[in-house]
Amino acid sequence: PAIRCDRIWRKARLATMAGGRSDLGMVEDGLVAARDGRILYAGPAGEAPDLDAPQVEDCEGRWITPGLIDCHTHLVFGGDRADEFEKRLAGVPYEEIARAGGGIVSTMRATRAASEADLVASALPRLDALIAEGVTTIEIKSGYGLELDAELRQLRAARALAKARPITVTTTFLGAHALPPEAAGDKDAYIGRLVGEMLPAIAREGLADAVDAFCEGIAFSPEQVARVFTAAKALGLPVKLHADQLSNLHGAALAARFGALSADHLEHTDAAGVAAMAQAGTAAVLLPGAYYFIRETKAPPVDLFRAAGVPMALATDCNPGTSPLTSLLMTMNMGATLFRLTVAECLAGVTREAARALGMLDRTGTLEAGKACDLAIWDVERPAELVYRMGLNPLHARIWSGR
Ligand SMILES: O=C(O)CC[C@@H]1NC(=O)NC1=O
Ligand SMILES: [Fe+3]
Repeated sequence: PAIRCDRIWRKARLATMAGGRSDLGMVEDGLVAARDGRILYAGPAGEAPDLDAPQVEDCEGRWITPGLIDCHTHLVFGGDRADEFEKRLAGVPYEEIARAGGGIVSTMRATRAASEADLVASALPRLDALIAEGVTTIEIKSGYGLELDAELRQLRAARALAKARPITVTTTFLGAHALPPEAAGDKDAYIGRLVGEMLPAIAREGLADAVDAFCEGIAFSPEQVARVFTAAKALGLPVKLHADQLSNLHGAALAARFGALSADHLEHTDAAGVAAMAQAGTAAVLLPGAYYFIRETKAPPVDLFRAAGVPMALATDCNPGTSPLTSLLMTMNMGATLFRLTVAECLAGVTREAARALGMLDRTGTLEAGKACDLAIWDVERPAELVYRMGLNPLHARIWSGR
């Protein structure tokens, strides 16, 4: 007897992303079947079980990839930093602006002044731009509140976005993003309040799925990050780290030491940091939008990550200061053009490896039975077109949880 399912997509070419690191797991005459929001079958039509569905879509030869995953964003924030952008065009360096109380702190002021509803409303156009390109899972960080109430509001707004749109949202507490003015330069005291008051309150409300920190001269030291990570692990929360972005503070090795899901940015990571990540199974999240926008010149050591077998993900790092980017397709083009990633690495970077960087590979990131039926269906002749073009969005249809 035929197996009942809810929906079938046939006459499709699949990039399952379930093959090895360097191939797309391609299936020429493929079929995907969904039941109760999950993939029941994905593979060659000729090997599919006998299926019966009320809805059968003829994909007319279009490509189907896993729904795209943006695994590193600061999507929820108040205001914007266009004025700073102009200053930087006049030659003022990013770090100088940050030290002069601009940068993250100026977004902090706008975020503290915003209600949860304001934060949701201002994030929606950014979220809709990503959804329009087939994003089905997104990570959203806090880190512009820098005090408990505003950090709670940011994380509640992120959770609210998952109710406002058909998308999976995973949240990350990034209280260790910058020092708020009221801390009067005392970073250790701020970290003390963060681990003693903010993190426990946020964990109690279940508002954070992970904890992140910014390990950098203009932010927090490895010792201060270690205090945050120790508290996160004690609360059973996974960690990730903004590491080695502007200098080498050995953030990658610090992240690996705490078994972090990922270390992110990594422009200045050295061979020891790469080896530590490989040993710990910590994924690299590469953020070419920030590299491009702040005109960084030192690219992350992609050849070392590749040789060491460190998984590489790509993400927009959507944030108002260093990466006002809301296109994961453009991010893939920059991953190839600026960091010399291959097409297969770019596509894996926004699907399988992005899911891995979020600890969600068991649920999404590839077209495999049992995973969420999150699909992106594309009007392209070959998958390379998704990395090659800049600005043209060939999405034909987006399916989230089988719908
Ligand atoms: O400038 C901002 O608003 C965030 C910058 C962003 N945060 C971080 O830790 N590194 C970055 O590039
Ligand atoms: Fe970031």
